[in-house]
Amino acid sequence: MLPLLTAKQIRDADAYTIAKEPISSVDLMERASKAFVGWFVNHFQDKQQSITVYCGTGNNGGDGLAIARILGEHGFKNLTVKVIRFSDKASNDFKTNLERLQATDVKITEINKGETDFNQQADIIIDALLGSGLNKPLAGDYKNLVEYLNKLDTTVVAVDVPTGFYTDAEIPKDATILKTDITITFQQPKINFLLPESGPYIDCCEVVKIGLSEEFIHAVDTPYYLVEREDIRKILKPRKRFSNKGTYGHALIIAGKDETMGAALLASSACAHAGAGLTTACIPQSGLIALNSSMPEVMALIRKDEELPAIAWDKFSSIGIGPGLGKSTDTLQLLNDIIEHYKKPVVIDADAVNLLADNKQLLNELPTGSILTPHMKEFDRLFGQHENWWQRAQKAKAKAEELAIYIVLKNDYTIIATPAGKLYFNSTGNPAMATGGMGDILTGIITSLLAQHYTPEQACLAGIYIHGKAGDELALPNRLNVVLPQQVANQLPATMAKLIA
Ligand SMILES: NC(=O)C1=CN([C@@H]2O[C@H](COP(=O)(O)OP(=O)(O)OC[C@H]3O[C@@H](n4cnc5c(N)ncnc54)[C@H](O)[C@@H]3O)[C@@H](O)[C@H]2O)[C@H](O)CC1
Ligand SMILES: [K+]
Repeated sequence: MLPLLTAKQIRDADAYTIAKEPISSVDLMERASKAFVGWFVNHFQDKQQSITVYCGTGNNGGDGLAIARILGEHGFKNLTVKVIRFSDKASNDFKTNLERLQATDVKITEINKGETDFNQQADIIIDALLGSGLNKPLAGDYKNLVEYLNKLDTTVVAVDVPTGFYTDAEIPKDATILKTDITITFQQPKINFLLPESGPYIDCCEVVKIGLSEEFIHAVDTPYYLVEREDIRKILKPRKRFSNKGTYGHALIIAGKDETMGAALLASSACAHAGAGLTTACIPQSGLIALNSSMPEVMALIRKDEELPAIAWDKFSSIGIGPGLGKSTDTLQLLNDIIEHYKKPVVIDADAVNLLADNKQLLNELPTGSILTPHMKEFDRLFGQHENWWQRAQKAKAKAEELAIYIVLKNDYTIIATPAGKLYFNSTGNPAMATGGMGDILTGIITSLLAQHYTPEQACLAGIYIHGKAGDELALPNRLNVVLPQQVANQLPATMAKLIA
């Protein structure tokens, strides 16, 4: 797990690295700037392109000055640095780097307080105006300049953080923030980069390591973590010799109605493909032929009209309920029955989440460790309207702790909120997976992993990672625009095998 740090914690990591390595702060700035340039020159190979580097007078600006000097050393000759003198203060490392740059032939100009004639001409803008030191919304001169730059059609590459962007707090609705094509950020992604609010300001984000102390980073007290491949590799267990279907549990998927049987088929298929020893689908009579013909591996338990089937609860090592289920009174009865009879964690998705939203008292009665998998709208129906994802993440954290459940808030970087107050961000998945039915696959996978005796936390972490990874393996190498849910289900055994290997 990569602990994700706030701007203040990154400053502390900086100070710790400087003291412990030891390295001077200007040398750390040099290392960061070289890391930036290392990525930049690989991506922008035409050295004739004109580049303007906008430098504030803090350490982000100091980076900008060092970057300009190093780009010059790499043979970029068409370089201009604009020093933005909107503040009277300047950091020591900024001053040192200004002296170093003045000793080169890179052209340096200044923009002073109150100036409005910015006259931007270059092919590429490097934004080193403000970085993680932002402590209030942009106003006055800064706001004017950023609004001006936002109107241009020029490629913008930000150093560390786009100017005006909040790394780890609620972003004010009307904030002025620089829109960047690429943000090359130092050491690790900033927390808000993983939330949809970053979408309009960061088209693409690249992380370059600058050698901050790993020891410090891993000892930091933070609720935010990025899930990495290695974490999942450690969770997944290979299938053993002499094992049989009983070893891998029996999952029950309660899903589908006449018009939405597909959801039940997809969830059941994913459950079987993710390795449950046995999968039973609790479906309406109308879906039986479809189930038998498309998924002969899956057994059926029929829900007849309003009549509920007698379920031998003990037989099942896990239950997933919700995909395509509808919200009729008999499905509410089913949910009530589960809560009454089944004491192990349950996976609750889609319409079953909506049933909980309509019957909130049931939230307090869910088996400990149960897993809710809402998308944004379902989440807001459950826990109230939220203005932004920062608020949603904080609410998920509070509710997961209060209710002793896992909340899987689905998104680009799906967030897993745990009863222990952690917020894990998943790092796999891609926009080709944004199609109906993809959530049903996820429910099937998590239910399957629970059936195989993974803990709810392991089932969430691994299930979400595998789901996204399978989609990545299908979409990314082939540059596919769309990946369909059934393809993801079919890919699961290969994805899991690669992770276990
Ligand atoms: N540890 C690292 O990751 C390293 C980071 N480096 C770079 O340093 C910046 C952060 O530098 P800092 O001097 O702390 O802040 P900024 O340059 O972002 O801002 C300067 C200064 O501006 C003032 N300010 C804040 N908000 C506003 C505002 N809205 N309007 C006007 N003025 C504002 C405030 O006083 C700030 O202190 C980081 O992003 C990296 O680029 C190192 O170079 C390498 C190690
Ligand atoms: K910046």
